[in-house]
Amino acid sequence: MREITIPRPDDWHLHLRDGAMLEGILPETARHFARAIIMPNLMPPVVTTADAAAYRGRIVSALPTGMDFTPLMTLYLTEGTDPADVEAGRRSGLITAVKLYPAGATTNSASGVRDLDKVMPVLETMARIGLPLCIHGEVTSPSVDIFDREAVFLETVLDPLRRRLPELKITLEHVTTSQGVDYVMGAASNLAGSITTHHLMINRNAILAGGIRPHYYCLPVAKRESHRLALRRAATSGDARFFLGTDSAPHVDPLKECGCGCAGIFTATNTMSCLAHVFDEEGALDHLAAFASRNGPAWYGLPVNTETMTLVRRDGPVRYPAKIETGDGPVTVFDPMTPIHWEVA
Ligand SMILES: NC(=O)N[C@@H](CC(=O)O)C(=O)O
Ligand SMILES: [Zn+2]
Ligand SMILES: [Zn+2]
Repeated sequence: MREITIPRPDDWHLHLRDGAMLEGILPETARHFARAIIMPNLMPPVVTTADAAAYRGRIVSALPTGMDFTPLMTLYLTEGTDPADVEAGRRSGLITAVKLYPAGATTNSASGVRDLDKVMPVLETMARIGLPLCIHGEVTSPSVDIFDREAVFLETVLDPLRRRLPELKITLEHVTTSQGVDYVMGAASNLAGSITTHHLMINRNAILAGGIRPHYYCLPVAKRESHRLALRRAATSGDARFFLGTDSAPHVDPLKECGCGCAGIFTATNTMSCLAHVFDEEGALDHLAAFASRNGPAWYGLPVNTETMTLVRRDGPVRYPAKIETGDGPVTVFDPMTPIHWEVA
């Protein structure tokens, strides 16, 4: 196939940051995506409905005229989160989900949750009103190997939580392991998984073989090849429980290219081209719409976008900027390490 048209896609896990970075990178997402779930891990985090309303205002102001994009706001769950504020935020239509970061698991997660008991009243409220919980699913214990942190989280945190509160709708974010795929597939209800673009394209060799490459470092860290293949099968299967969350997470180059570099891969610019490439390779272009445009809205109870996007397979490789220049500095765009022929028309 040389051309495919899908409903305009959405991104169900996106980092837009703030200030000059927000201004610099927002067009990269808004150009292609109608909506995105905006992650709340700013410094300081987006904790209250008032914080989310203010942040939404800054995103909308940063949107260039003529671009059509709807930010879907989330709250950063802390041990001090007020259930009444969460409920009010949901009822007002402002809040689409609440985000759980185990304290210390990833970028700007220090205000996250240490003791799930402390947030049970919030989670019970969310279950009652049908508000989804998005989870960064990794344990943080230094004794657990970084490549095992997702699998251990499933057993020691997620499964007990789901048994305790089966009515709570949970999105397991950026699934990176075959265990994560199997766990989502094995759940009868109230569980879905988002998958990033980069975890469908790279395994851990990209980070470590033949030299250390910080622009492939993110959390959860890419795993071995068998896991990438499991993620590909899940994403391209059409299974309604899996959908796109790019986790596009910009950091300026000096913060990536240093002795202790930040986690995060910036894929907003070329995500749709890369996905068409992956689905084409898997002979599953007919399931691209399910993954990028239909399954996410169905899970979050929103309509599928009525506009469309057409992707075309060019004869020669498509070119992208290697970096996006922002007021904060340059951000390196994900390099898929293979020629990509698919382009958004
Ligand atoms: N994915 C990442 O590696 N980084 C994200 C945080 C996150 O989603 O865990 C970031 O905010 O930079
Ligand atoms: Zn995360
Ligand atoms: Zn993220």
